Amino acid sequence: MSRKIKVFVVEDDDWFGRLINHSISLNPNCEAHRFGSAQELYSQLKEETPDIITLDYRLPDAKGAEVLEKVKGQYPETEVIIISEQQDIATAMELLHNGAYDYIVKDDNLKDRLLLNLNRLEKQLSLQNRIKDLEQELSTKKEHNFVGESDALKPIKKLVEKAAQSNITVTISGETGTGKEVIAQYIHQHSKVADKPMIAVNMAAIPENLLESELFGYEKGAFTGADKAKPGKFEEANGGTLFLDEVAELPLHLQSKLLRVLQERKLTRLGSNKEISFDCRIITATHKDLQKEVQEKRFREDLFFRLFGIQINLPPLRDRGEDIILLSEFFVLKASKQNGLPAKPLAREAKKKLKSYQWPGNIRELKAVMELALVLSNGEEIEAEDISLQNADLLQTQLQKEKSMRQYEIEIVQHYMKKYDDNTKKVAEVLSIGQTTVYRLLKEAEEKVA
Ligand SMILES: Nc1ncnc2c1ncn2[C@@H]1O[C@H](COP(=O)(O)OP(=O)(O)OP(=O)(O)O)[C@@H](O)[C@H]1O
Repeated sequence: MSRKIKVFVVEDDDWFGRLINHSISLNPNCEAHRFGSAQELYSQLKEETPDIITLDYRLPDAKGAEVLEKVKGQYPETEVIIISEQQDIATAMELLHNGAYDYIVKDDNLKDRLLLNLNRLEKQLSLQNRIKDLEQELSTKKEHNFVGESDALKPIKKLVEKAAQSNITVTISGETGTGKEVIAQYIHQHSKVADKPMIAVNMAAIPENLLESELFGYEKGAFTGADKAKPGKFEEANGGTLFLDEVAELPLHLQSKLLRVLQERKLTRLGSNKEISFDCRIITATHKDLQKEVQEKRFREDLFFRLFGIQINLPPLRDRGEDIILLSEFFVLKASKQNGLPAKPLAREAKKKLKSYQWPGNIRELKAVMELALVLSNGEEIEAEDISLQNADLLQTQLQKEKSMRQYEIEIVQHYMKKYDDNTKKVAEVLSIGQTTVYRLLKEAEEKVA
């Protein structure tokens, strides 16, 4: 937590006031301000809201219970610790019931008990603040979902800004799942043509015999089944950005056609002689080493130079230091919103575990792991054991495809059914959903299998 925790000490007895102030000063992240009466407290509360108030139960001008009620009514986020001269279980219970954080008696344990409370509250406040910061971050990043502050990313960010400001061709390389498409989207969204479309085509995902017609379009009757004309991806991206993903997979005969089209800025649809001009920025990506592909004659050298432009080489996640944590928190927060689960911070051991793993599937793998971790975690924080890096089967399916929200819901319910021995009532309670929803999701899961 970057700013200090503000504690208002309301105590009319000078000796106890100094003792409490001193106890608070033992926690370097806290700062104490003394007030001798309820009135003094109220007038300061108009100026600023503290994180914590330690409140003497018997003040000269008010009873602790009244002050507590007033403070909690107006500043519900401020925690109030009652400090009383004597142990009175019934009063303590009532005060705790009315929102007091703790009830401490002025005895030999006062200092230790107070410090314990402060340490606990410090942790709680820092978690709350972290979640608020992340929420803020998420809302500002909604537009492009680009997360990363590491040193390894600094030169990349400069190149990305340059790319966004110009219209030059960009080639993005990096291991699978390092965020090549995310970078392409970022460049497009920050370019002058952001209001025009960005069309993505994955060369590895389209069967070779369909690739040419997908890219360049066709006229009616160009081949069997072409019962109406269709523009290709180049035309669809006109005015905007065309993202050619896995460009190294483009077969050699299409590489020469692509080169011609890029040189002339004109294309002809299959089954037509008419030239169509187009104007779009080209961004390509590959997880392969294009230079090596050229040396081994699998990629045309002239096309390689044509596409050269700005080269962005994304580092693997394992070389991105603190980004692993930033991204983890980002994915947890995102998944919590999507699944209606509470957002949770990462425990220290969980961070250690995340940072010591090699992440062969990079950010895509991290995203899947963190979504699962959120679902599996039961405590206030995501613990190391919630992060399953060994669960290859489950992870593998997560990596293969981005799942639908429905699928996640089903898996969450299935997980808890196993955990609570098929007790639907308990599962419904834990997930704060109706029992009928549990039954419906289980039925859907059965239908999927059948
Ligand atoms: N910087 C980032 N901030 C937030 N999310 C990211 C970031 N980079 C990648 N991701 C997420 O990680 C996943 C993989 O990213 P993306 O598809 O861009 O990777 P890729 O390098 O294009 O993968 P492939 O080589 O398999 O095509 C996506 O879910 C994406 O949203």
